[in-house]
Amino acid sequence: MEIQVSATDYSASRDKLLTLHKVDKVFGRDVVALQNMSLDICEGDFISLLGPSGCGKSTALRLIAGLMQPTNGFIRWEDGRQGESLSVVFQEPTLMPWATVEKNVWLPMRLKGVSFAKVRDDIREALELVGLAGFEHAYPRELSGGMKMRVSIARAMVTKPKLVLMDEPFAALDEITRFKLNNDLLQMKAKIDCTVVFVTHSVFESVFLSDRIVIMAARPGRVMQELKVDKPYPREEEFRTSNDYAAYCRAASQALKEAQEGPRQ
Ligand SMILES: Nc1ncnc2c1ncn2[C@@H]1O[C@H](COP(=O)(O)OP(=O)(O)OP(=O)(O)O)[C@@H](O)[C@H]1O
Repeated sequence: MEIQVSATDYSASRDKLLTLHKVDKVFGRDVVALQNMSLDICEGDFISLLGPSGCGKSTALRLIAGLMQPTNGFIRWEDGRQGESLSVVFQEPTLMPWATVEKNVWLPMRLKGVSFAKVRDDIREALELVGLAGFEHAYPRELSGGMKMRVSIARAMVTKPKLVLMDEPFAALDEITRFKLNNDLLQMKAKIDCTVVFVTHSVFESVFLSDRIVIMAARPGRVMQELKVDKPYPREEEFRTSNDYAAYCRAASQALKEAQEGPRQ
């Protein structure tokens, strides 16, 4: 198996969704969170942003979400409709404790003025998709950490967004729950046919989930390399225990190490 690691990205074969062009983000006078970040995000991509703490992963995500603007460079949506079909999932599920599961999932529709009755079926479908059928009337306090995250993902997916941005959504979960959610996330992505940009510290998670791993380094935050995980979906448990998976994990770890320390002599 040939593993491709490159300084360029692998976007050529799909339609472009959006482009980051030479993006810098500077906080205050001298905190350079991102420097010269260019990336084409294409329809159907599962991109992981992988890198150490402080390399600007969350900043990149917030820029893509339109929550803040680049200091230099630009972000361009190909259809010109920035953020119209975009959802964000954060590390904390951020559920409303006073509302039931189904009312939590309703939130993005409710903010657009859509009545609960009108989207009840969509909400049921989203909850089914995340494996929470039957928990519609439960309250967040009655759920485990993994289930709360499932609600948060259902809330992100209920609008059937084109792009889902996920900022370390599984970092606080135990390993088994994390594996389960990784599997389920791939199924959900396939079902709603979206594009995902996923921030993680975990080499293992990035290899299992992504078809493109963007490796970043800190001080200043920048893209160092991109690794293509050339394994078709659906990916099942066998992939996790395969030699190919181990080889990809080694390649990603090595690329990450080089991003921090410079190339092997
Ligand atoms: N609002 C802000 N004001 C000032 N500095 C900020 C702000 N947001 C981020 N930074 C700084 O920008 C740099 C990149 O932060 P960012 O949170 O994007 O990194 P990260 O790779 O997501 O880190 P982590 O993995 O720890 O979440 C850090 O040095 C951080 O302290």
